[in-house]
Amino acid sequence: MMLDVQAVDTFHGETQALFGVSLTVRDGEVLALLGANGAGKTTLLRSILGLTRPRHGEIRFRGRTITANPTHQIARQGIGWVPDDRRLCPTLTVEKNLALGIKRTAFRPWTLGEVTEIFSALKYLMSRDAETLSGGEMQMVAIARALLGSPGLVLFDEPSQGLAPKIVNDVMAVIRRLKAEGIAAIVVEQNADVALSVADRVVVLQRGQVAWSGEAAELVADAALKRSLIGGVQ
Ligand SMILES: Nc1ncnc2c1ncn2[C@@H]1O[C@H](COP(=O)(O)OP(=O)(O)OP(=O)(O)O)[C@@H](O)[C@H]1O
Repeated sequence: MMLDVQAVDTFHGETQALFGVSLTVRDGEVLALLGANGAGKTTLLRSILGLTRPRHGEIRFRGRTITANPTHQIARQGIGWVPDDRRLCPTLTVEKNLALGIKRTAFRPWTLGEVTEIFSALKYLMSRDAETLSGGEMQMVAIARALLGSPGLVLFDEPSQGLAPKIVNDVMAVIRRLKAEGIAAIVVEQNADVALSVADRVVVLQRGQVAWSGEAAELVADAALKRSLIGGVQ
């Protein structure tokens, strides 16, 4: 098992955002995490990363409890993050931003050459300051940076947000490629169809609780179920 989240309660101050959330991600599996605005998707990713610590519950990564670990240690164990706001250092070049992401973990390391082979445009952007990039280019850098951290699991927060359809397809192709390499992913998406195009399994959050979990194919095949769970999302 790559990731095991058990009965997590997470609060923002006194406001509870997650109520007993449990989910698992198997090795090399893509899990779509769906739900309306405010359902708790980002809070769950932040809980896994140790950025917003759960008050109760347990999170295990490859069998080891990481619930109380500092974020840098969680990253070093092999959990990568592609945040919704990309979080690049705006006044540093693309090359420097990527260099900051390089880490060694127990998982397969990625070289800059391999990453630029996936995102060929990166080669021409290396000396640009990150703040001058388009949204799609920033997303490319954010994903490339996550790969250079040698992850076994990548948490994608709204990877399609603000991107042209062609770029969204490219990003989904990258997630499929990672999966083919045995890298697992959690994909948080407002656009359920985009997430369902790459996901093996789905967890739907509603008001901080798991409302449904199951195979992606089941949700794709059952339009009424899909509408009832995530109809209002798209
Ligand atoms: N920093 C914060 N302080 C207080 N409340 C917060 C904070 N961040 C999130 N919340 C609240 O926690 C709940 C879950 O928010 P979260 O951002 O996890 O939802 P989400 O499913 O990712 O939503 P969206 O799709 O809109 O990004 C919401 O009610 C939100 O208002």
